Amino acid sequence: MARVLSLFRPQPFLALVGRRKPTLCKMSMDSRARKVFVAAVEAVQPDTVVRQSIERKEDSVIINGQKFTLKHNLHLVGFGKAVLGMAAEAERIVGDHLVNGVISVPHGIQQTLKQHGKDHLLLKENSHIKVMEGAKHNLPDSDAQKAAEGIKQLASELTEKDLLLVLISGGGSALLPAPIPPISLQEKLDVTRKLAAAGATIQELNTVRRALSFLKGGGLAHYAHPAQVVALILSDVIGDPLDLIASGPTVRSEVWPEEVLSILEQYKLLNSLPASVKDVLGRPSPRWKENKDEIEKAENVLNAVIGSNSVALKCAGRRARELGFRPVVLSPGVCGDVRSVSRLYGLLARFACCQEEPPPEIAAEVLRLGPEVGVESWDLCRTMQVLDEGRTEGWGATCLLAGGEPTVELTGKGQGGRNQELALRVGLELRGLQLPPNGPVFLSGGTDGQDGPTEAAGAITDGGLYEEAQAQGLDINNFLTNNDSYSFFSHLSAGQHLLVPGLTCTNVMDVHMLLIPPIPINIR
Ligand SMILES: Nc1ncnc2c1ncn2[C@@H]1O[C@H](COP(=O)(O)OP(=O)(O)OP(=O)(O)O)[C@@H](O)[C@H]1O
Ligand SMILES: O=C(O)[C@H](O)CO
Repeated sequence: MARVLSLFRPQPFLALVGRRKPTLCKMSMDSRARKVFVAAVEAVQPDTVVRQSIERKEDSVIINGQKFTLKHNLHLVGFGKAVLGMAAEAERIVGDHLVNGVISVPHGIQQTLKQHGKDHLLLKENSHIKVMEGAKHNLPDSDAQKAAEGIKQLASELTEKDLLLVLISGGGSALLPAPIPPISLQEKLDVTRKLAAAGATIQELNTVRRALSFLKGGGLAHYAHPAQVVALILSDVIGDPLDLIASGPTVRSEVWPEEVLSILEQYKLLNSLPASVKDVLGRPSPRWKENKDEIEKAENVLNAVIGSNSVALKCAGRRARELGFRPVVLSPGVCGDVRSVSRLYGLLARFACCQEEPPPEIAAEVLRLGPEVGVESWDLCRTMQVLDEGRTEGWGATCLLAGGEPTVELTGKGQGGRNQELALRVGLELRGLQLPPNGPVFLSGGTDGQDGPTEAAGAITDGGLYEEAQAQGLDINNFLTNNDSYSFFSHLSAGQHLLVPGLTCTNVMDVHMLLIPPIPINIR
């Protein structure tokens, strides 16, 4: 591996001109980590991403380089947790041409936004957009089904003169339930709930949802035909796959019953499948009768991802630079078990903090872990190169950023979330890396501000975590065995390690951050 890295290593010009003295920043590593996280979340605020994606020019708009003429022909639908704020901004930009609209948003969201003083994310008082709240606890219910019917109705009435703006964000699947008869809402809910509980991935879950729904998998675009459809999408899925985010209502996708049945079989759900679901899966595809013209005119649909984990990481990197760090983005697609993910960050920290040439075993182990955690070898090598330069050439402090959605195998009954559990595990990995005056710091936070069923988004840890816990009589391993990371951090130092940003109004999965301090010259 040392050989692999040396291929990428540029000439150590700083070594020739003398080491640059790292800029000392008075702010603690902890507070700088929090500021970088805030920047990541701000970059993907629903109003911000819509504002950046719609350019208004007199009676037309330009989206993704395409021009659409406005002639009081604009209709708007939306579904997802961040959609209210997206709609409020769209209304500000193109409201004068808006005929009507329906959005399906989480139960209680208007009240919550008002309470938090987020009035800029609410619609105007006399808005043409009807707000329908539903899907309590992120589960499809009859309120969400009524909203889905309203959206289907609106789309079905459009003509070729119309423009339909579709706003989509995470949580959209539960907010747009339209089960194909004879499947009932309850039956569909049972199937998806059992799949989720059995550990199905979002890819598997939404492949099944698409097969059982009228509106998912391109159904909404079908009902809107022949109108022009423009979908603005805030992605909460790794890789930003258009057909899977909120189950892709504007992305025509074929349903293969064999694929759906094999997913159900894999999670041992075939025997308990309701007759209605078997009936629908036994029907020939497609689910609706498409005409030739519709198939040929797929260009009537524009799908644009306007916010994602990558966007959040890019802005976080910019903020990190302002705060005195050299940023490096590892990947926006970190997944896999939190144990492997924590091991990876522990190894990268060790690699960065070596006082001499890092032993080749570290890089080899990093590369071995890559496929388990969804990170390409190329990205690992590129990142290690930056860390190596930071170490050898006096670049000062480094901020490693990554994002994604790791998983936790739940064995205990405690309170926690994947971000807090990851931060706890990385804290243990960093043990012994307390370089003077600060050691590396790790932050993991959910951009939606809520990690699992807790009020925290995540936590911040460092190499002193184990000793700190011991001094306060907290047995880390007990908390870990019981998946009780939230209780652990709540007790530890009066909750100081918790990251509690409150309601963020957005969701582009999680942000991970490893802050490496400048390695003091006297110990190099
Ligand atoms: N006690 C716990 N400890 C660790 N992880 C937990 C615990 N309880 C739940 N989780 C994890 O939290 C995740 C669900 O939390 P959360 O609601 O934040 O998920 P999400 O995927 O971000 O949802 P959404 O995208 O709909 O907001 C699951 O991955 C689950 O395994
Ligand atoms: O709504 C959904 O399907 C998930 O949030 C993924 O987009």
